[in-house]
Amino acid sequence: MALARIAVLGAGSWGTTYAKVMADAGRDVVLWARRPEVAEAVTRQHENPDYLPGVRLPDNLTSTSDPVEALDGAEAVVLAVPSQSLRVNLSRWRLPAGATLVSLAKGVELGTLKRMSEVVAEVAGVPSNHVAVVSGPNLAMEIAREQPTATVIACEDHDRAVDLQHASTTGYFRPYTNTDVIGCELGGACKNVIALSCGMAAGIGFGDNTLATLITRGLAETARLGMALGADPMTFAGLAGLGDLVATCSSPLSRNRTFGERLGRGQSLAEAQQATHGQVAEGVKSCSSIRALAVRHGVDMPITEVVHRVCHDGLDPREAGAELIGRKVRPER
Ligand SMILES: NC(=O)c1ccc[n+]([C@@H]2O[C@H](COP(=O)([O-])OP(=O)(O)OC[C@H]3O[C@@H](n4cnc5c(N)ncnc54)[C@H](O)[C@@H]3O)[C@@H](O)[C@H]2O)c1
Ligand SMILES: O=P(O)(O)OC[C@H](O)CO
Repeated sequence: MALARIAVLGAGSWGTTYAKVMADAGRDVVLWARRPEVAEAVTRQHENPDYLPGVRLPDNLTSTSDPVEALDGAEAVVLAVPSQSLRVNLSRWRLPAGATLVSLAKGVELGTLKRMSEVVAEVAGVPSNHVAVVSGPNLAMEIAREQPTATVIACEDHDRAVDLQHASTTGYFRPYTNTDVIGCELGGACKNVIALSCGMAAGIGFGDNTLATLITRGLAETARLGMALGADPMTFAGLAGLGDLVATCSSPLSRNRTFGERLGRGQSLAEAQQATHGQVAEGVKSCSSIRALAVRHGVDMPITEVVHRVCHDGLDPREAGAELIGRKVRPER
């Protein structure tokens, strides 16, 4: 089915950017913003000054603060609010029957330990093959500036993924399809935690060997968890695994990496939170849910473990580093 009318719910950096991508792909897109002044700026000035200052948004992208208006007639609904707020938001929205529901969020729910697509299917009361996820090396500002980028659209229903792929393909954005929803989602959630650790290392003053060590061993523990949950191990060598991990762990544009850097330089959690001006660093909460998921499945995730303890148990980042390097030596695999 050619998707003509799309609703994007959540007008932060990624929601606004993905709405622009789909509008540039020729679709009519309505973006729901919590605040009326943001909706007004997107529709009238074709800009979201809070999240994407200086980026001209296309004319076929309009915005409203009324979710009913945004959802009216939508054939696909893109969910772009932070992970831990997705359930409560979903319970307020009346989603159109039969629409493909697309999660952009990269996290694991605290308490239930569910992936975002599981939360969507549960709250919306739809089968899992109606839910797709988008995950890959997708730093919003680079895509908003139309820098060449690839991503993965994962859905158990290949045809739905292909429809979304066509509705999201532009001269600067190239989506691939995948049916491994579990692997793509875990790649996206876990890389935020590993990016926090890379930021901490950079904040302490460590260099590229440390960064590469954390990225590579971070990928190893992500793949271990993924395989325990039924993911295809090859997904972790792709865009939603290695691709996203490298981009997020290396880029100063990453909120997670930047947050970790602040902790590494000695800021407290509260100071780092205050400095991020309300923007979401998903790994700060997901490090706890991912750690709990690993414990539930008997998977060893040492980097995630120390990131959780730095963020929530007062462990000093230098101590965390010393603990990791001092672990009992063992074979690589
Ligand atoms: N920014 C990126 O580069 C990027 C790229 C890929 C994926 N993601 C993921 O997309 C999701 C959204 O991230 P973002 O970058 O757009 O975040 P953001 O911080 O830029 O914006 C979040 C949006 O959600 C709204 N919001 C915040 N709390 C809310 C709540 N309780 N209820 C309703 N709305 C709320 C905010 O007003 C804002 O419009 C996250 O899971 C993130 O990991 C982000
Ligand atoms: O800014 P971050 O750390 O949330 O990362 C953004 C994207 O997920 C990168 O793919």
